[in-house]
Formats: sequence, structure tokens, C-alpha cells
Amino acid sequence: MALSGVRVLELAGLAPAPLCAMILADFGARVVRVDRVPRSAVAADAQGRGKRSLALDLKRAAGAAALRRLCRAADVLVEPFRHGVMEKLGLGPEVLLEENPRLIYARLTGFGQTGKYAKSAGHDINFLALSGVLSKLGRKDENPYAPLNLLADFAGGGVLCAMGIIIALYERTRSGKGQIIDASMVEGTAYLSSFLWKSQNLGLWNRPRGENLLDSGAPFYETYRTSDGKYMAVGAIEPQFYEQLIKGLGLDSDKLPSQLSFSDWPRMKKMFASIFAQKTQEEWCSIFDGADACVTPVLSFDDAVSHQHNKQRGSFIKNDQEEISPRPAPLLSRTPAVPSFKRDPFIGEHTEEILLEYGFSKEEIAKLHSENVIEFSKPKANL
Ligand SMILES: C[C@H](CCC[C@@H](C)[C@H]1CC[C@H]2[C@@H]3[C@H](O)C[C@@H]4C[C@H](O)CC[C@]4(C)[C@H]3C[C@H](O)[C@]12C)C(=O)SCCNC(=O)CCNC(=O)[C@H](O)C(C)(C)COP(=O)(O)OP(=O)(O)OC[C@H]1O[C@@H](n2cnc3c(N)ncnc32)[C@H](O)[C@@H]1OP(=O)(O)O
Repeated sequence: MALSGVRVLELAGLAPAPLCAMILADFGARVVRVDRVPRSAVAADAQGRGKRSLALDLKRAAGAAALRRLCRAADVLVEPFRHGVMEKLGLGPEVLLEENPRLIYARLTGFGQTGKYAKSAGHDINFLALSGVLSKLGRKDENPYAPLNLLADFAGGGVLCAMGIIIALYERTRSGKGQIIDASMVEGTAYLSSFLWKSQNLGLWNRPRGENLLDSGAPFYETYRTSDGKYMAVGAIEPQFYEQLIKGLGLDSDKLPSQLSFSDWPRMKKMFASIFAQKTQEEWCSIFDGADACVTPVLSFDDAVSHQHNKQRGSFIKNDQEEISPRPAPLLSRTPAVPSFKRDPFIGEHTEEILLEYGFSKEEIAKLHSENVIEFSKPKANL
């Protein structure tokens, strides 16, 4: 796999860092998740695929020293705490990079390492809000709406941090040097929205929220309820696709206002809604499948797994616990990701094997254990 041989240490956190490290594991990195001792009340990594777990108390001097030793032999460290936490533990980047100048020290936070909010707690919705992007999301006359925690936590956070790590690994092949990655979810989300920023003078976004082309203002970029209580997604932007949409709906474009007549959009949306409400989702699929109208069913998770297209591509996988999840993306032709089919690791399940692998002796491990600096776990559920 593309990242074979890359050793990653992930300090356990909430949603974004676990995704970042799972991506690295899916593509071949050997990822060790460093879990808390004593266990945290919010300890539940649903993104542990392909990782092993080492339970280590970083607040004890011997625990922090153990992490320093692990970092001397690692390629990447991913830490998810607000600024100052690692420094307080004596595990700041100056210390770890001095001991291992090749280390890539990835700091995945909401607000970044500097600035007024660097030490503030926050969650996805806060980062999305500060990036400016949340102000654009939502329907007309409604409050801004955060699409789960997909945008800041995962896209602007986990994915962009993984990209930063890959870029730094690539650069290290030339310089031989590691570096610090300051991955702020506010900035990651803002960066993802570059198109919105850079297209402002195109007149696409100058109307109030919910009245623009892609924010549910346009009748041809919307979801519509079907007679069986399901939904269809319509994305017929270009005129040739819009024409196919109109045809599929049984309408005559000569008798309709022009596609880009903003003032007619509310009326057109009502008309489309009443037409979509007359057939089931399946009936609409049989009309639009194969037509270039950019109309697709809105699928539940179950329906997505069993949809013919996704089945043909093997887009979802099942692990040995029968748990279904999306296959890693993108597909690389020669060195594709090979996701683990084993269950996610229990906290502390691999403590001993990891420490041995990183050069600790059996005696050292026994001492750490007797002092409760590390924990071993018997295979039982985390929750
Ligand atoms: C919207 C998402 C968040 C989704 C979260 C949900 C997935 C979970 C939230 C509630 C969970 C459920 C609940 O807990 C009940 C059940 C519990 C059960 O165990 C599992 C099932 C549950 C139902 C459980 C299920 C799920 O887990 C939940 C539903 C997000 O937006 S995530 C993004 C969050 N933001 C960031 O990542 C930005 C950067 N980070 C931060 O701002 C902060 O880290 C954060 C997230 C605000 C947390 O702040 P906190 O004060 O708690 O932490 P820090 O300041 O970072 O400091 C960490 C302290 O921990 C010490 N420490 C770390 N590692 C170790 C170690 N190995 N050993 C010892 N100590 C360690 C560290 O030294 C710090 O100590 P100090 O505070 O003393 O400095």
C-alpha cells in the first residue's frame, strides 16, 4: 500500500483526528492510537479501523517519557488538543522535533495554534461559524444550518490534516526533515470554500441565504418529496440537463419562464414539488435513470448500500463483525487502500505488543504496568 512503513502515533480525541489517522491506516500506515489512562468518559472511537491501541497515562512523568521514546521512532504524531495541552505535558513540538528531526508533528485543532481563540474549546459548528461558511448554509428565512459535523470536523479538519501529513511526508523525502502542521478547522473549512470566496463577483451568491443557485433557491437544484415519503435530488444546472428535467416532469419548456428567471423560482419550485409528489421514488427513478437530467434518488444508508450502482463498484464494505462502512476513497490503480476487516481495537488491547515493537523491554513494560502508567485490555467492548 502507498503508506506502508509509515509509523503514526495518534493521540486519542474526538471526531476529526480519528478520521485523519484512519485514512492513513486505510492506505497502509501503521497507526497506533494512544488512549487515555485513566479512561476518558467520552472514549469512543468509531473510526478505529486498522489501528492498534496503546493505553498510556501522559500525565505521569513516566508516561510522557514513554511517548517521547515512541516519537523518536515514529514518522508522524497527530495530536487533537487545544493549544497548550501538549506543552503542559512537556510534549511540545520543540521537544519532540529536537529528539527526532524527521518527525511530522500534526496539530489538529479548531482554532489553530495562535490567535484569540487558540486556547478555547469548540466543536464543528463553532469552527464552521468562524470560517464564514455557516452563514451561507440554510434555507430562506431560516437560521443557518450545520450539515451534521461533516464540514469542519471531517472535511476541513480530518481530511485536510491527512493531506498536510502526506505533503510533509513527500517533502521529507527531499529534505530529510519533519515539520509542524498547524491544521485549524476554521481555516480548513474556509479553504474548502475557496470557490465561494473567489466566485463572489460572478453574481452567484449575492442574494440572501436560500435564494441563490446552489443553496436551495433554484428550483432545479433542490430536493423534492415523492408520493411514498422519500425524496429525489435535482441538480439540473446546465440548460441541456434542465431541458431533460423538464421533459421528465412532463412539462413543456416553451410554456415555462426561462430557467434563470429568479423572480419565477419560488413559483417553479412549488410546481416541481407538486409534480414530484405524484409518483413514488422508484417511479421517478425509472423515468430519470439513464436520462441526462441530473436527477437521483435521496438514499438512506441502507438503500445506498443496496443501490445497484454502489454495489457494482463495491463502494461499501463489511468487516468481520458484519459492520458496514464506506470503502476508502479514492481508488488508486496500483496501490489501492486495503482496509482492515477486523473489528476496531479495544482500548489498551495492543499496549504490550506496541511497546515491545518500539524497543521497550519486558521489564520496562512490567514496571510501567505495575505503576499504572499503562493499561492492558482484555478483549471486551469499549462502551
Ligand atoms: C461535534 C463533534 C463532537 C462529537 C463528539 C461525540 C462523538 C461524543 C460527545 C459525547 C460522547 C458520548 C458521551 O460521552 C456519553 C457516552 C460515553 C461512552 O464512553 C461512549 C458513548 C457515549 C454515548 C459518547 C459517544 C461519543 O463519544 C460522544 C457522542 C466535534 O466537533 S469533535 C471536534 C472537537 N474539537 C476539537 O477537536 C478541537 C480541538 N480540541 C479541543 O478544543 C478540545 O480537545 C475539546 C474537544 C474541546 C475537548 O476539551 P477538553 O477540555 O476535554 O480537552 P483538552 O483541553 O484538549 O485537553 C485534553 C486533556 O486530556 C489530557 N490527556 C490527553 N491524553 C491523555 C492521556 N493519554 N493520558 C492522560 N491524560 C491525557 C490532557 O493532558 C488534557 O488535560 P488537561 O485538561 O488537564 O490539560
